Amino acid sequence: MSSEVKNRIEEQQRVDAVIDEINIKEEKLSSQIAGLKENVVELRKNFWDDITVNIEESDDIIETQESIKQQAALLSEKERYHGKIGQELKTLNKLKSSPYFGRIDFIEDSELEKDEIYIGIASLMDKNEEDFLIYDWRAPISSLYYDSSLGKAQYQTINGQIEGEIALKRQFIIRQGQIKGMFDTGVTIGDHLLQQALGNNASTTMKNIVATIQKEQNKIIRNEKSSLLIVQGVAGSGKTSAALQRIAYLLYRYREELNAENVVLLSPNPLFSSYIANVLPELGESNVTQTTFLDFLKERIGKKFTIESPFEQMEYVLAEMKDNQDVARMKGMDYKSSLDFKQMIDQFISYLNEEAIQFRNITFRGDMLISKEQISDYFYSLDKEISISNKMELVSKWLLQELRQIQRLEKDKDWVLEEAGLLDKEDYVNAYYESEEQEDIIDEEELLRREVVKRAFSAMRKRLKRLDFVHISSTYKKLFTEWNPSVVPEGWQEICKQTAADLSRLYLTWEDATPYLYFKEKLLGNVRGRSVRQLIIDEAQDYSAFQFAYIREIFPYTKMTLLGDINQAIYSHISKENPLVPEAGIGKVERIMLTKSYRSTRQIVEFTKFFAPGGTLIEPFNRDGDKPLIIKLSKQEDIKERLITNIQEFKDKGYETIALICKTLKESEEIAQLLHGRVSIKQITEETYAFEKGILVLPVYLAKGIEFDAVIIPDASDEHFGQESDRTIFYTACTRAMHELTILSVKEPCRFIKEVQTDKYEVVE
Ligand SMILES: Nc1ncnc2c1ncn2[C@@H]1O[C@H](COP(=O)(O)OP(=O)(O)OP(=O)(O)O)[C@@H](O)[C@H]1O
Repeated sequence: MSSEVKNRIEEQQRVDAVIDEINIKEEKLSSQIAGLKENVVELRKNFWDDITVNIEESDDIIETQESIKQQAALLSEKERYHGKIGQELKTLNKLKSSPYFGRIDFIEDSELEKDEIYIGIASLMDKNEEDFLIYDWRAPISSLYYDSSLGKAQYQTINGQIEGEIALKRQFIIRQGQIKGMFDTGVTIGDHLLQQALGNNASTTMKNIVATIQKEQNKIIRNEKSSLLIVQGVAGSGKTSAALQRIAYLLYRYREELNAENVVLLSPNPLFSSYIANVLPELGESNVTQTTFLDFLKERIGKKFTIESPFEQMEYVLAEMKDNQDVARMKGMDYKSSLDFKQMIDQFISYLNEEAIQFRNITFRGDMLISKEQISDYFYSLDKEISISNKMELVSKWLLQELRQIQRLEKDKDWVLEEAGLLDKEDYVNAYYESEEQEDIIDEEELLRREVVKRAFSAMRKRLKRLDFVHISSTYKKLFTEWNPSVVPEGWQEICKQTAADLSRLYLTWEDATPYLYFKEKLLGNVRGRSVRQLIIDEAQDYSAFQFAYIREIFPYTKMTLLGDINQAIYSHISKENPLVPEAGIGKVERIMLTKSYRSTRQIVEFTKFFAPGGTLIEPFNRDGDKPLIIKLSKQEDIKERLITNIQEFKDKGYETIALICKTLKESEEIAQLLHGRVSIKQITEETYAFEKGILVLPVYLAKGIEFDAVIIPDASDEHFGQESDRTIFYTACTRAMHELTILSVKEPCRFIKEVQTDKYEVVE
């Protein structure tokens, strides 16, 4: 018997033994959980039986409350335990099918015997709870698997560095408890498994990469020191994958202090959120809060304003560039994305400390109670050294006090008695009991009057507490209508005119939304995201310097990871001062670059790198496919039939997700219309929250972060992608393809294709 066969038999025997252990554990836990379940049901059913309810004396009330609390605590403890066992059972179930994916034999320098370390998605102890049958991929020793080759190696623990030697490194593919593949490897993680993982068809949800994490990705995943980690990685280099593995790692590493609720992931759109939603549960972790920056802003700004989405802004920009009309808005976009504008707002706020804040009159039943002038006088009589937001709190306290006095006077008015007549019977009874309890004798009418006034003023009290007496939008508008800043950008007057008009109709453009919120929170104070301990921002290249500075201000104590690719900055007007660019002047940061692209075949990467700015740095992973195909058509009318043929060819090759990526939503609607009745096509819009396999048509900005088996660009003619600013859009579209890329062009193909060496693609005329 060859040693290879012998090894395989032995390894399968070990797999079988581990699965036996898992079965025993599973049985034990299942009987525990069944007992617990009964226990919880029983506890819930008899919740009140074990509590003696006595509310005669105040001491009794306290005792009753105490006993309810204890009972509730017992119940929630049991429920928590039940949940924990449920989670363990789920993990065991996953391990049963594929207990591990890697093995290293490590001989520590100070020891003679080798340790056989088997690595899987979670750890498993033997029945005596003494030895690890499986090590969690996040355990310190597991880093050897990702970082080191055979020979001398070391890993970090909290107690320092452990040195030794790796004598064996083995990879497994185990499915349904059977070893399907087994490879010994000298290098870090051999190409073999990765080739397999990358050669598959695209799926509608992202997969975890735990078995094949690459060394440079592992640096991102296990980075613990940096409070700001910035990852610039080329398209398909595994940024999103690494980000999700990193979250799983942090949740494990800091499991005592970090919960899923303390981690927030900002992603580009809801479709993307659903695309990646599976990864963490697959790794046995709960999903973290995922939101888009648009939703984040909407929640803080409130419903009063309509906020333009970044995609609407994008559509607008693309349309404008074509028609070249609205220069002012384009200039405004540039300026409002910059730190200069943030500085201008700060100066405006200093000016507001002296004068000009707009307040609202406080009226009640048509009468003026406190005028805006009175509020303004009070505000400006306060010490200038106190911050504006703190002064607002003082004004609120003062107003609430005034209101109390007004309330007292109001209660004797005639309308109060009339309204009292409308109170419910229950209110009367309550008033009666209350009057009995009062030491000073108050008659029932007095009590009813008090009740009516209290109710009538309650909404106003709430508004005053929320600082609603400040007219934020009209104060902000003054920045654009009355105030004279010392330094202004080119075209300022026109920018002012447009912004003031938008504010009047309660509309915030995407470029205005963050500055407005920044301003609002400077005046009213902001709710800092203290509970957020880790913030991960994917597609970070699409955030402007202003937006990022705002995020830094509201999360002052949060550790951040930014991942992006400056070559995919499709909102080109914000690429200056972009946080991903090293010169952007952010404080202490750690930067990691990923240059290897895993998504696309070598042929696609070699094609796209020609028009990626700084593309020489991009390295393809060694996976072969066909060269990209450029189809030159002589007239627009030919697009339809050509698309139908191409789609069919891709379907015949077995591809399941075929995406027609367009420049704009408008174009994608036209293509969907064109193919209607001939091809079953799904159109993806901003409102699409999950996608299915099939033939899809979508604008490039919605394809961000996602990948497809085959991509067709329906119109890459020079007329369509004719501006330098289209470069990143075109690059992003092409790099969504995993296996095949076909580009159609009517007449001349765009300038970017012309930059590519001609042997890197095939042409069909
Ligand atoms: N170590 C790895 N093992 C297996 N697959 C990997 C690995 N790294 C990346 N991939 C695969 O490569 C593809 C691209 O990864 P991912 O989407 O994370 O890249 P990205 O850098 O975020 O891309 P983009 O910026 O273009 O959206 C995915 O299919 C992912 O599963």
